[in-house]
Amino acid sequence: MYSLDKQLVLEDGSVYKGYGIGADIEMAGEVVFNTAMTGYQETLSDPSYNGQIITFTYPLIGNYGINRDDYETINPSIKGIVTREICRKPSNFRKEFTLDEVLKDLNIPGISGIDTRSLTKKIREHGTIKGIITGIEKDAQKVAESLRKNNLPTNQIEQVSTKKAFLSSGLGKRVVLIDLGMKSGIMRELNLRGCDIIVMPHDASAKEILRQKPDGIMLSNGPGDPVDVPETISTIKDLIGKVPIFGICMGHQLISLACGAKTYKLKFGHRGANQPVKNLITGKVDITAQNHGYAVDIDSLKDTDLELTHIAVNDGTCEGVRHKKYSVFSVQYHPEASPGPHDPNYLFDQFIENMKKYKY
Ligand SMILES: NC(=O)CC[C@H](N)C(=O)O
Repeated sequence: MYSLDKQLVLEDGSVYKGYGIGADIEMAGEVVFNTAMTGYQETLSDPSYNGQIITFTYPLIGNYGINRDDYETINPSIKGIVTREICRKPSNFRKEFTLDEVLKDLNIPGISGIDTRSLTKKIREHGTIKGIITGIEKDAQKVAESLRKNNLPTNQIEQVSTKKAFLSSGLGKRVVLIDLGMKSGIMRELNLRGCDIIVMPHDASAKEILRQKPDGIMLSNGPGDPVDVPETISTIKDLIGKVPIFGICMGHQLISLACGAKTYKLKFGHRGANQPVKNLITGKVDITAQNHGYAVDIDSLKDTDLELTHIAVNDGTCEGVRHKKYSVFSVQYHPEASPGPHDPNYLFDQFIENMKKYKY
């Protein structure tokens, strides 16, 4: 019924032929893979995937459709999806649209019928790689050549952060949430705990932030390389020691950089919903949701006021730090889950406790 009409071309010249889904347009991005078995709606709408083409390793995607409630942002900005098989007739009581309809609406292309196992092996061996979803009639080697020449954008946080501050009122602790491309799950967790939230843009100054008299500051997740936002790093330097701070993912990387640690790019990143993380303080292992391509260099922590609190069980990389003097802690994984297990959800309670406890 469907004919091969699209190809995924990688910068090394490999070609994967498949069937187009979603928008009939050409888009290039960094090709990454996510190993979660469910949660494709939350994943494709997570702003940390801005500019990336997501390969879903789970072989059937779209089988429960898309609903109005599970978006992490209503403006997803991924560059495409790659699947083994797409379900065109989903069946679920929450289903409102098909994945194909929504991708068309959002102007995001996709390709199905791909051997995602072989593609994932390639990414694991080669490391994250640039790719493009394009028409099958294009000369793949010329496409690969132009991919190699083009650099990916470095202003990704600017693309997804709010332009203006806004409020989500509550009767509890006042939190300034710095939006680096935040998932709505972070706001949901703060709302659930009654917080009075002021969401501020990534380039808000320390003075503007402190003028809100926050009880605490949260730094969200976000796309791209953390070293691309030096202005946010220097703002964080000015905020440390003034009020309790909690950072998630990009927030964690920026706190670490602000304290003098270093970050580096992982070969193929951690993206999935069952990544084990060991809490070095309690000895407990949490199963966590993750989506990151960069990590904090554990060796570089020795020259800082930060201590290592969590490590990834799979590869021993840094998954969390805390400040030795001030109420500042951060994790590389996603305690707000969506999608994923809720094991580390208690970290939001810890942040609330920190805000209650600390008087500066
Ligand atoms: N989810 C995130 O915040 C990811 C942070 C950063 N963009 C990385 O890939 O490591």
